[in-house]
Amino acid sequence: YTWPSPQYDALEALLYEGRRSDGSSLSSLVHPCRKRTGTLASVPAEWLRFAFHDMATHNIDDGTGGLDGSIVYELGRPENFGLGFNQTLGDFEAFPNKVVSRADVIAIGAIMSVATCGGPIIPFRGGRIDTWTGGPNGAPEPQHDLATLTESFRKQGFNQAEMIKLVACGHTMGGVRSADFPDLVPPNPNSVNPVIVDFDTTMAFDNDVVTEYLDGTTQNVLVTTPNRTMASDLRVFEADGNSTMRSLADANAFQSECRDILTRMLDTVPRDVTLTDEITLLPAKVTAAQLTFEKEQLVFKSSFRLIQAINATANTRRTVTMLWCDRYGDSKDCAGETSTALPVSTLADDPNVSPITMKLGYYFLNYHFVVPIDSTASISKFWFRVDENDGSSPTIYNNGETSGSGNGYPVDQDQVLLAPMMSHVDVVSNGSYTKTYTNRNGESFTRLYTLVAAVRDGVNPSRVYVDATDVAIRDFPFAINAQVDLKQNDTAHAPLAGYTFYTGVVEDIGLQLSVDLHAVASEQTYTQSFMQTLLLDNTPYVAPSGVNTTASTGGALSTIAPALGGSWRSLLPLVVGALLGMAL
Ligand code: HEM
Repeated sequence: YTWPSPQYDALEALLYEGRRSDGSSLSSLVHPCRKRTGTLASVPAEWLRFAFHDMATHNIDDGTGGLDGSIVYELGRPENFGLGFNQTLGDFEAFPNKVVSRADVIAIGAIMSVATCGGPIIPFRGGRIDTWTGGPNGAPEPQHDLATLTESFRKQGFNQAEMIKLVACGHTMGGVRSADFPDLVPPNPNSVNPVIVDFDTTMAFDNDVVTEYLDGTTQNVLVTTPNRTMASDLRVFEADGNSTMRSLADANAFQSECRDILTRMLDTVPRDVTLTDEITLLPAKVTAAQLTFEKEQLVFKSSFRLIQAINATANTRRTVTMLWCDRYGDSKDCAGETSTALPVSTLADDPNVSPITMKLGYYFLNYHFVVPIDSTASISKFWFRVDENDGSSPTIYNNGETSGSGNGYPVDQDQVLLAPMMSHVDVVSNGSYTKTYTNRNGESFTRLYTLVAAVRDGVNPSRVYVDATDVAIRDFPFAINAQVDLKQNDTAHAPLAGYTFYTGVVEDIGLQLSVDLHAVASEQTYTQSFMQTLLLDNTPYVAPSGVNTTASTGGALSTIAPALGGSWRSLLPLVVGALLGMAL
């Protein structure tokens, strides 16, 4: 892993921090092993079933289908029955973006579901590719006979023993609802909510579903129903004379067999999709690094994230320092001087941030930096020094190397820069803009993103434009891919610090717009890729700290600036709340 890697970075954050870059949390919808408000259904069970039904249309004979997000277009079918599916669709809606596919969100959701209820950690590989249409039928139904079920799983890529394991590992959570299968579970006429009969006596991801089946105490209606036609779990479980079920009677075997078979389930993708390597937890991670303008000032911002063992006390004396090199002038690439920002205080995440990270035994400590940048010197690369202040020598984090003079984290260009805090979004519902984007529920609202980009003097661009993408759209009727030109706008934003400002308006109806920003110059095109627009002028403002410079060749680095304090942590939830409030 070398920073930056937008896809790895975003997938890693969603899996291990459980949230998108503005703090909106996916994991908190499911963790800790939650029941849904209203129906009291198991959210993790709904999410796991959603993933299975998306995968179930895989056809091993021609390599089509699999975990590809097609489920969202297949919810009307008898095989994909039930409110749980629709509610799950709503849960996932806001999380896909240009580098995180809807199918990857479904896979991550399933992994969180299993882990938060006490199941194994299923390794996650990313890179699933979404389809934008429904596929053929394929999910098994309870009235199917054994031959049909066996053939259905064969087509998905699983033999008989694997079918038995997959069903047992799925049917350890959740149950059957009266609303969906009134013949199996009689409704309660006195309740608006469906009656749910769980597959086993616990909500947890454990092998009770197996042991209760084997000892004859099971409450699983797909086994016990007097209507033998609907007893699909009985047919499946006893297909090999119960031998596979007996092998799952050992609790540890159940966990490891389920990890393996669910890994295969989630990694079942169309033949032409290549998944990434496993997305592992980064022990030290740079996030939100950006050279930009805030309040008429060129600033460089970055956050640095370290893991902290839950069962150990965090070192309150630790200091983290950001260091960087100039891009131009006498000290170019730290030839003469290195700049430093003051060590910042520790801002800790809740250990519940993601069930995966919690199960691994960690939570996160974050260090946020904002420093002013003199545009004549600019910045070429940065890195971090972590000092425990306990007599041990500091650790340098230098993009893959922890000592010596590594490559640093690069600031790859300073020619064209998005300025989120100078940009803003208006939500309009007067219909005048909605000709372009009307969602399929007929709701006519549009978000107008007025984006501001700074272009460095000397670039003289023939064109400044964004490629705008949003895939987080209710019910996923289509993706928004728009190209919008930005025009020089000295009236709105006077030139400043060697930069001229360009503005343009992107229309969107989705929940997660990102842009690739380009400035086309005669020699080359400068690009800032995958710039997120989740906060814009709602970004909590933190005044830049002071800067100290030291001779690059040695000496203790003393510092002079005030720390940033806790303002980020206290502001972010408010901003996220405001954003979700306007998410219609
Ligand atoms: C023989 C194949 C299968 C059949 C016929 C089947 C059928 C069913 C039925 C009828 C329900 C009740 C749904 C409702 O009442 O809304 C259900 C629930 C569920 N199924 Fe399956 N299933 C099969 C395989 C699987 C597999 C392989 C998995 C995942 C690995 C899975 C995961 C689930 C989960 C988690 C639930 C509970 C959902 C909830 O409580 O909201 N199923 N299944």
